[in-house]
Amino acid sequence: MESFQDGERLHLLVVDEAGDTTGNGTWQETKIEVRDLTKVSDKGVVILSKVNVDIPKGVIMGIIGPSGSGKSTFLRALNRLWEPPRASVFLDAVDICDLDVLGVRRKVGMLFQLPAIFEGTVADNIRYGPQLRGKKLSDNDVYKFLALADLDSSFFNKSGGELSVGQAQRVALARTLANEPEVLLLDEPTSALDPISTQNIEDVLVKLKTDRGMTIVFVSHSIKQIQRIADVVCLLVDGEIVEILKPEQLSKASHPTAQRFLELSS
Ligand SMILES: Nc1ncnc2c1ncn2[C@@H]1O[C@H](COP(=O)(O)OP(=O)(O)OP(=O)(O)O)[C@@H](O)[C@H]1O
Repeated sequence: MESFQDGERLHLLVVDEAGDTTGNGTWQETKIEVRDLTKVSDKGVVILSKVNVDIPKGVIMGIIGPSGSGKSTFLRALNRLWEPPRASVFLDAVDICDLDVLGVRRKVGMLFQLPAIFEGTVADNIRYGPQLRGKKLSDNDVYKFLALADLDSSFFNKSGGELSVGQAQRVALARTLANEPEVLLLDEPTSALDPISTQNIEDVLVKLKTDRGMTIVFVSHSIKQIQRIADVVCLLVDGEIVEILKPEQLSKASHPTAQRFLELSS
């Protein structure tokens, strides 16, 4: 277990003794570095306070913490949905503020709690992102992205209105994957879904990590979900990362608010 002081610089926190905990290569390579990320509201309320973390390439990182602790704000900083201060978020060692914003959002895709399906067919939705970049996906490409999100070919011509929320979430995932992101951010992606749809999404995420080495950061209120799929967990309390742990170490979290939160959530 690791505990941190304010502003302490963190490095590859959870590489185990063997240096390889994922079974999918080591965690030696950092995909996203967050350095002293701070946000203060117009009214002077601290929303994020000197958040420091390295997100290793090819892992699933779960973000957990009480309501209002800054989880969504943190996630949104990673693809500039909230514009972070300069030199606080680095993608492959480059300050994301120095990158083209649309390029950042393509490389760092994001999925929300409730999927918004655009008008038109599922295929239109999947073609949308590449089309913006002047790339026309063939039908076969569309089927490929459907399959990645565990959707069969019957979905190709469906409209948003014909989808359950769970199916719509997988279409939203397929649409994000069509942009060929390197990182996937998910803000409570299964909180509106039934257990089977939840498991479908979880299976897809694990497969994306295992088969494609994707880096995945997701916010969840479910400790059980974190334990099922995350390789590493960040615990946020009052805008600060108070613990970074392996999921199996969650019960050992030492911060008092973290302990209370975990007791009540389990
Ligand atoms: N643009 C903003 N201006 C002012 N306050 C904000 C802004 N965005 C978020 N906040 C506040 O910052 C705090 C953190 O919000 P955030 O949505 O990141 O928390 P969260 O941990 O994701 O919460 P939840 O689990 O309820 O979704 C909250 O108190 C919220 O009201």
